[in-house]
Amino acid sequence: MADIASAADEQAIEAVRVSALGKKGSVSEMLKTLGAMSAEERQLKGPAINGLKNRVTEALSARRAELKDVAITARLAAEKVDVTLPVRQSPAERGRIHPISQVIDEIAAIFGDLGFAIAEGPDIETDYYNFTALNFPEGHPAREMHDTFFFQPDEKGERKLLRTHTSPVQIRTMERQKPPIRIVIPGKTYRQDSDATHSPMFHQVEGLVIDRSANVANMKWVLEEFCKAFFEVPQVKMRFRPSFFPFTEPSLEVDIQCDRSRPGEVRFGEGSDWMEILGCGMVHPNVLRHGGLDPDEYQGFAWGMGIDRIAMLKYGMPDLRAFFDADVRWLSHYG
Ligand SMILES: CNC(=O)COc1cccc(Nc2cc(Cl)ccn2)c1
Repeated sequence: MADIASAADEQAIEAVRVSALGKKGSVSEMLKTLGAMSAEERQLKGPAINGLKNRVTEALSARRAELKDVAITARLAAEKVDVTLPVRQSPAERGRIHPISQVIDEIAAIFGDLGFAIAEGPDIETDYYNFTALNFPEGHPAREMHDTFFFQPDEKGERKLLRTHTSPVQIRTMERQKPPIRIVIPGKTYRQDSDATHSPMFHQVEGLVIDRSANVANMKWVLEEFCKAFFEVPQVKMRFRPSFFPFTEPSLEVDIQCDRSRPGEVRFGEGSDWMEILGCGMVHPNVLRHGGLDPDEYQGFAWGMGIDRIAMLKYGMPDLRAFFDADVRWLSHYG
């Protein structure tokens, strides 16, 4: 815009210069009359006419300079860059901790505050640690191919598998550590299952308490403290329903009170609906024995929960598969 204005101004100034100082300009015509004058007359009128010529020339260059300043000022305003604006995030800065990792860290921190240690173990397990030691009878459906990822038998004919839960780590810990034991085991688990709410690889957190007198009341308290902290509510109504797992007796499933009246939204600690969030129970004596412990001397409780589902609830996500699309735009919303 400034350029167009200055071109028009330039033409206007040039027109004034030509009309005054051009070949046929008004001032030029006056200067021509000097030649025909007498010396006295020229001496009298010469300075006045030359002065006029200089004033017109100065006025024109002053106006040119003024218009140039205006054009520059306008251009500076138009092209102004506010260097105090925050820098636009580069893609590298949009990286975030994955929501599932965030949830695992939160859960580990809550149990860490309750005096639990974090235990880890191999994802590739043996039949023994994944099933037998956990009191799964031979022929149990969970041992079938449709549920479990098996590897080809190794040179000793042993068939390794991808662990279907993180319980094997608890067996391994019992073998190595003298009670009291208080551990939580977050980790990847694998099942032959995949749809909107099931992924063949998913995440679980299990917990184990082994002592001389750990009982169901202790279990209820630990799980209640966890739920209040994780769902960030001062009180949480929990329902303990009888259930069955081969590795616990009695086995229970825990629901927490929630409000699902608003579509696509779940609120915890209120409402008249129930949401199952975990399973738990007293460790079966056979499992204690497989851990190398005497059931007459030690007892304990354990629990397990799926993280992906809880993270979906907490972050209000409709589809589990979004977790594994590695879409940074989506992931950067969380965290
Ligand atoms: C997603 N998980 C669920 O729904 C339920 O998981 C559970 C339930 C009860 C106990 C356990 N773990 C466990 C481990 C040992 Cl070594 C002994 C006894 N129990 C896991």
